[in-house]
Amino acid sequence: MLDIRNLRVSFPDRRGGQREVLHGIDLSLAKGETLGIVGESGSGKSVLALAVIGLLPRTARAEGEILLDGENLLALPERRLTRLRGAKIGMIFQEPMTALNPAMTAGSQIAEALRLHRPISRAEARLEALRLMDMVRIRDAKARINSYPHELSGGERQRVGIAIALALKPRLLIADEPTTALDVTVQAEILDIIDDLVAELGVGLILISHDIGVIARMSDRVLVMHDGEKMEEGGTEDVLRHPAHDYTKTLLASLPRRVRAGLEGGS
Ligand SMILES: Nc1ncnc2c1ncn2[C@@H]1O[C@H](COP(=O)(O)OP(=O)(O)OP(=O)(O)O)[C@@H](O)[C@H]1O
Repeated sequence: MLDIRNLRVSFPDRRGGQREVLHGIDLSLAKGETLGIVGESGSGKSVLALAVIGLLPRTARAEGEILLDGENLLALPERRLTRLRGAKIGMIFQEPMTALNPAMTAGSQIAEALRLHRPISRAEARLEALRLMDMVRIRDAKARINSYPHELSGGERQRVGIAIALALKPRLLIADEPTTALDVTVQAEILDIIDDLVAELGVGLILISHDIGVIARMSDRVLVMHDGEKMEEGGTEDVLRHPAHDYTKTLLASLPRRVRAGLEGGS
């Protein structure tokens, strides 16, 4: 479904040159599969996600190919990309408060996402928003639909973010550190929701995290990044049990011993 070939991204540097931050990444993702991308801060995880969804800053230069269902996103005109982005790719951001519009109720934001791509009536959009809010397990959705983001808890806001990402039944979902900003107890609930929805809807998921524990729990395959390069890629269990690269070993070693033992035991 998604095939990335030799993706290079660079930004202008202060001396008038270019600084390359992704040095030729290859990856592929099948329908319904979850690929975890792990790597330390600055390794290029977010730049990779933004390139796929077409939201790199204008100053960025991207080369290579990002093929979604055979269509190269890097070669598409802006308008076509905007349409495709909403229809085929959903994005879940790290900080739901900044991703949501503070001046609009949860329900209207979900409804707006729906109406942007499909000609449906206000009443239909509201009903569909309610259904999506139930799907992401927002308790008492009928009341919450009229709440503004600041009236919701962090976990509820992230659920609204997931509902928006799913509004258009995307083929591919990208979640960039979706639980980093949340309380640990809420983190597990949000991961469960994402996991269940991905299985139920058969969407492909790219899950970005600096937390190898989160990746281990959620991903079929894992890609380890360091300094804009792919260090290794493989089945999650294989990579965790037999890390090929020193950097992956360091990542694993940074986990508490008990967590590490659990991962290496394959649980
Ligand atoms: N708009 C930008 N302009 C210039 N350089 C940028 C820009 N965005 C990112 N970079 C650079 O690209 C590199 C990769 O950054 P990126 O945000 O992808 O890392 P990351 O792995 O997602 O880190 P984190 O886990 O901290 O979010 C970094 O060196 C960063 O400084």
